[in-house]
This record gives sequence, C-alpha cells and structure tokens, in this order.
Amino acid sequence: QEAPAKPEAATEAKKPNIVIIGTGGTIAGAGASTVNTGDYDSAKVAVDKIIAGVPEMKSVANIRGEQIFQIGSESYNDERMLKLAKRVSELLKQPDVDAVMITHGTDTIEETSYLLNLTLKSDKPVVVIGAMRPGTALSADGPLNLYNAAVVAASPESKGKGVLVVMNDEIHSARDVAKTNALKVETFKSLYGPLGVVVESKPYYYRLPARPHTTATEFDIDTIDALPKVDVFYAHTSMDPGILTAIADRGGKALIYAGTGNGSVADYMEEPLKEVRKKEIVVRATRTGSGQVVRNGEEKDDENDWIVTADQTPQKARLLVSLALTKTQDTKEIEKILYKY
Ligand SMILES: NC(=O)CC[C@H](N)C(=O)O
Repeated sequence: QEAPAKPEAATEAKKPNIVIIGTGGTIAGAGASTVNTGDYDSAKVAVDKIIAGVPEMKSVANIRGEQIFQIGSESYNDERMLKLAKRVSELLKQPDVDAVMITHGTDTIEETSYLLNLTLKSDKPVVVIGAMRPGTALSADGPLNLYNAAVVAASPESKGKGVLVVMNDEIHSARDVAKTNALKVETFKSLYGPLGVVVESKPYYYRLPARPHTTATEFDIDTIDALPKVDVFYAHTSMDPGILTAIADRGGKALIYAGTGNGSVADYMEEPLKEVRKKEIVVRATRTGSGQVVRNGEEKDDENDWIVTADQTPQKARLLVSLALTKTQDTKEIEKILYKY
C-alpha cells in the first residue's frame, strides 16, 4: 500500500467518473427534529440533493446522480432488484463510467449487494452505501459514508474486488456483510472481518474475497429476466407444521428451512418437510447467523434428498439458490454452488 496522500492529491490526476444511483433508505430519510434518530421517514430526499450535501466528493471524482427508486429497502422484490442490477450493468459497460455507487436502505443492503456481487460482469468498482441516521439528525452518518464510498469507488485499488459495502469507515465484501443491529451506526459486520478501512480519504485493504464474484461467476444479470421463487421458513420452538406445508403450496421452486443450530429439524417437522420435498427443493440452513450446516449431520439429507447451505444466512442462501435454479434443478449441483460462492 502507498503512503497516505492528502485528499487534494487526487485532483492532480484525472478524476474518475462515478454515477450514484439513488434508491431511497435512511440515507435519503428525514425526521421531524434533529434528535429523531430512529423515528423518521426513509426515502424522502432525492439523490441529487444528497450529492449536493457532500461537495467534498468533487475532490475525488466527477459525480452524477440518477434516481431509480425512492423506497425503503424492506420493499425490494425480485423485480426491483433485477431492474437495479440491470441498470448498474448497463452503466458499467459505458466507457465514460468508471465506477457506480448505490445509495440504499440498510435493511436489505446485504441481499441486493450479494445479488450484484454474483451477477455483474465487470471489474469496475461498485459500492453500496446507506445510513443508520437520517440526514436531518444530529451526528448523521450518511454524509461521511457517502464521501468514504466515493473515495473507495474512485480508487484503482477497489477494482476486481467484487461489490463492496462501505459503512462506518469499513469496506465490506457483499458476500459476507450483514446488518447485525437494528439501530446502531456500527451495525454492518462481516463474519470474517471487513476487507479494509477508509482513513483520512484513503482506502486501506487488508484482505481479499476468496470466493468467486462478478466476472468469475456463472451468473450474468444481462441474461436473467426473472428469478425462480424461493421462500424461507424460520424455525423456532412450538412450530405449526401447517404453516410449513402451506408455504410449499405457493408455487415455490425451493424452500430454505432456517433451522435451529446446525440446521436441525424438529422431530414433528420431519414428515411435513418430507412432504414439502415432494413439491420443491428443500435446503437446510441455520438461523444462528453463521456456520456451515453439516450434510447428514443432524438430519438424513441423503435419504431425504435435502440440500445443506455452506455458511450463507437464510436470506443470502435464498438468493444464491434462486440463481442456481436458473442453471440447474439437480440438488447435488445446487449444493455445489452453495459451497462454491
Ligand atoms: N437505516 C435504514 O436505511 C433503514 C430504513 C429502511 N427501513 C430501509 O432499509 O430502507
């Protein structure tokens, strides 16, 4: 890594062109008073206004905004995610676009960025950011997150590292990042640690993603127009088997069973889950938030033709299984995909 440079140094070289796609979230939120940090409306402020609020970004890049949605990220569905991903792909193909940033609600940043990480075919930096406090709040975190994201997106060092999520001075891989707290500014964590940090207008990378992403995957967003329906069932004590089987009657192609512990299935849920397998693929995941699910460990996966996740959370497994289903219906192949990415 080079020695730290002053932010002004960047202006001496030709500045990169960055497009910031606005999608809503708290980074575009507004509260009634400066002390409203958790009580506010998200998705209110236009992306151009957000950009105008951080003129410091002009020293690192030529920036232009594009508003694609104005939504809370809890409202993403496949259609919206695909629309966003296809637009990012289009922009990355333009020779006059060097990097893309996306302002996004934090609730589902980990899902959208994971989909982008698995399906974009470009080495150019793609950086997703959000905020935990609206711009109207004391100590709003959005402006610095946005500036840091621009610093990361503008850096040649960020090329080829997959889709990045920059929050709270940290650079995370979209593969691993998860929102871990409902309110705190330091909510974004990666199980294996962030890839790097941003300090005084410079990114410092310490790790690289080991799993294939972007140009190295078999999934291309330009060829995907719909995603097979995959649902998640969340396990707990005293489950209602009827709810599980009702999910399987909704036309899904796979069900992620977010099991307790190592993806364990309650004795009274085994028969219902076997019934589900007659209609769709069954994937055992863990609701614990981390750890591999051991095949044939706590359950008879071979006998039941159930699949296990690698370390993906149920919501990330849902997306990856859905992408896998665009390629194959073979359960062994789908499990290989879970262990590959
Ligand atoms: N901090 C946030 O961005 C949460 C706001 C909103 N629920 C969203 O995800 O868009």
